Formats: sequence, C-alpha cells, structure tokens
Amino acid sequence: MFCDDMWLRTADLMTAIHDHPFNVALGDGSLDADRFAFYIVQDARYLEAFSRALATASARATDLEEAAFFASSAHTALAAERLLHAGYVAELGAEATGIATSPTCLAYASYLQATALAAPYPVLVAAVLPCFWIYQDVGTTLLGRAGDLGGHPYGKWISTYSDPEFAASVTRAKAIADRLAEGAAPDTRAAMEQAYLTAAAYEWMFWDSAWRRESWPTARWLAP
Ligand SMILES: Cc1ncc(CO)c(N)n1
Repeated sequence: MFCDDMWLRTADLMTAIHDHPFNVALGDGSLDADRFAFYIVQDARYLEAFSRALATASARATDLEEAAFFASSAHTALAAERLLHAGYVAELGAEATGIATSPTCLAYASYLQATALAAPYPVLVAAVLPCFWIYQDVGTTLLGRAGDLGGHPYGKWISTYSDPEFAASVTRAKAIADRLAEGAAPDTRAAMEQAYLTAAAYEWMFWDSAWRRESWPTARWLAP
C-alpha cells in the first residue's frame, strides 16, 4: 500500500520532526513568542497556497466523492487560516506585517501550486497528503506530551491538529492516495512517491526555518 510504504520510508524523518527543537518547545509550551510569531505568519501564507492546491485537486478529481472531499478540505484550510492564524496574527498586530515570506515557505507554497497545475491528479494528491498526515501525527504527539491543554500557550494550535475531525480527513486523504496508487502506471506511482517525499521534506524544513527565523541571504541588498 502506498501510504504504508511512505510511512516506512519517512520513519527517520518523522523522528526528526518529533524531536525538532521547535516541536519539542511547542509541545511543552516553552517556545519563545518570536519564533512562534514567525511560524504563524509563514503558515498563514502557506495555508492560502495549500487551500488553492486543494481547490485545484477538487476541480481535477474524476470521482465526485473525492471532488467533494477536496473542496471541503480547501474550505477548512482557509477557515483554519482565518480562525487560528488571524487570531494569533491579530494578537501580534503590526509586528506580523513586517515579516518577509521565507525562502522555505515560498518554495513549499510554489511547489504545491506548480504540482496542482502541472502534475497528474494522483501526484497532486500525493503532494498534499503529508500536509494532512504529518500535522495530525505531530498534533496528537504534542497533545500526548502536553497532557492537559488548559493554560497551554499553544493549546489552540495543538487542539486544532489533534482534533478527531482532522483525523477523519487524514483517513480519507490516505484512502484516496492508496486507491490512486493502486491503479497508477509505474511512472505515475514513482512520481507519487517523489511528491510525497518532497512535501514531507518541506514539512521538516518549514519547522526548521521557523526555528532559525530564516531570512533571504539577499536581504541586506533588497528590502522585502
Ligand atoms: C506547513 C504546514 N503544513 C501542513 C499544515 C496543516 O494543514 C499547516 N498548517 N502548515
């Protein structure tokens, strides 16, 4: 099965994601506000691109159930952007507007949009799968580590991604990817694997870039 294969191939990467200092600190609540602010601003911009990629998946799906699932997920991603992000970003106020979109955020967002427009539909599905699955895995792991979210500074974030409703959407996305991989020609199946691995790599890079508060090496000559 495609998903089981991908989970095995990314076992080391998943360990690195769980153990990344950003996620350890997010889970125990010790993450400094500047790093979280940087992350949440990048993520709000990422979610807009992710939502557009999901809307494109809906438009390109041949199966109506899948079209409905991706349309609903596109809406949920934008709703998350509004609720979770607008909430946190509003608290940050003017500070947020001065943060340039990071190279990693732009690369990941651009990769999803290019895949949405130019790759076969099964490859697009494989590219968006880590966005669902890895976040749900991290959300539930952090919930387990935090135990009680009462008074947790990042409780809203953790509960969003450990929510059973989000888990149900992950199960659905995995089933779609497995079904498409099953019927795919070998070259499409190989492209699906590459897309999954690329997006999974970007997930690690996204947290790492927030931890480093990644900037453009050209920032000293070009104001964002
Ligand atoms: C970078 C990233 N990937 C996945 C999700 C979950 O949709 C998110 N909010 N941000």
